[in-house]
Amino acid sequence: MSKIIKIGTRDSELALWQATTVQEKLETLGYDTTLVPIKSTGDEVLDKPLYELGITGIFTKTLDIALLKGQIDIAVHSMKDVPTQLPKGIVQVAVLERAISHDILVHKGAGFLESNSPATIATGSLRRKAQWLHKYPSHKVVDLRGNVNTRLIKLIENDWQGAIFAQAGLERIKLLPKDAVVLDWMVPAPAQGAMVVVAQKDDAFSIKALQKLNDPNSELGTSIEREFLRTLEGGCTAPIGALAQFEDQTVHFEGVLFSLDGKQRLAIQKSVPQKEAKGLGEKCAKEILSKGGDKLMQEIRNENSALH
Ligand SMILES: NCc1[nH]cc(CCC(=O)O)c1CC(=O)O
Repeated sequence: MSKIIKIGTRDSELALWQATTVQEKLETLGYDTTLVPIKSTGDEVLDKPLYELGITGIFTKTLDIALLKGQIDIAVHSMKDVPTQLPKGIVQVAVLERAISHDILVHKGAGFLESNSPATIATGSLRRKAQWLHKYPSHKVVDLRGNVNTRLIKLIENDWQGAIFAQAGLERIKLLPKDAVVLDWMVPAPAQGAMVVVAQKDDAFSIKALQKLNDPNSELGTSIEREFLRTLEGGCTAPIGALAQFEDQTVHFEGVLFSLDGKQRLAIQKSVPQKEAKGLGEKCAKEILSKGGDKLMQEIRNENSALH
């Protein structure tokens, strides 16, 4: 095929792995491609917690701009890093078959989980922090930023008992320690473990190529989770988890909203036939909002803006 599809990606090891996976799939289909690694603001600013930067989409913004300028034809993202509202002119084309969505604890000995001794856990995620403190109120949670590799090194260098990662990310770059503890009680980020490919809305050639990479179940599950997030958050970052899982023709959905300190927890669980799944995320979010989520989101907005 005549056109070469320029695949934009962040330049972390994980992002490059993900982009290469998309590249291989496109090449197998007979398309010519080239990788264009781009440094993103999210990777450069390492000294501030993400939520303090006050913008969503910090990891995706640089690639969005390159896409809109035509420097790249498509962009590959970890779907959980993509804001629920895509920029004008950019469309989601393919959600690849999703990997495991759980979070995982990397540690230096997991005995502290059973004992009552004090412990310090590192994570930059409000969602992980709130859920950890909810379960282990006597622990301390410290901020940890940077790409997966940087975070692993910081864990080794610091006097922390453990740090929390997405299992999928560590597996992809083959850095998952054998003794890591799967946190199956922690509700993952909406779309965690999923890769999404976006293109310009008028680029029929790239869109046609990418459509063949889409996995319908992964697309449906992540869309329910992101709809839950979109309905709750209204543009602010909050400790929100969501997971849609498929069993036969049924979708099991679980969504949670925590206070920043992890003390308050609002949760919802619903199972519906897959063909009735449309609107499930929004419906569950609205139930959370009416059960006190409205007030909790307002408190989170106030606390977040006090930090800026
Ligand atoms: N926020 C960074 C990020 N974005 C996607 C992944 C992992 C892969 C995935 O969830 O798809 C990670 C690392 C992590 O959370 O440990």
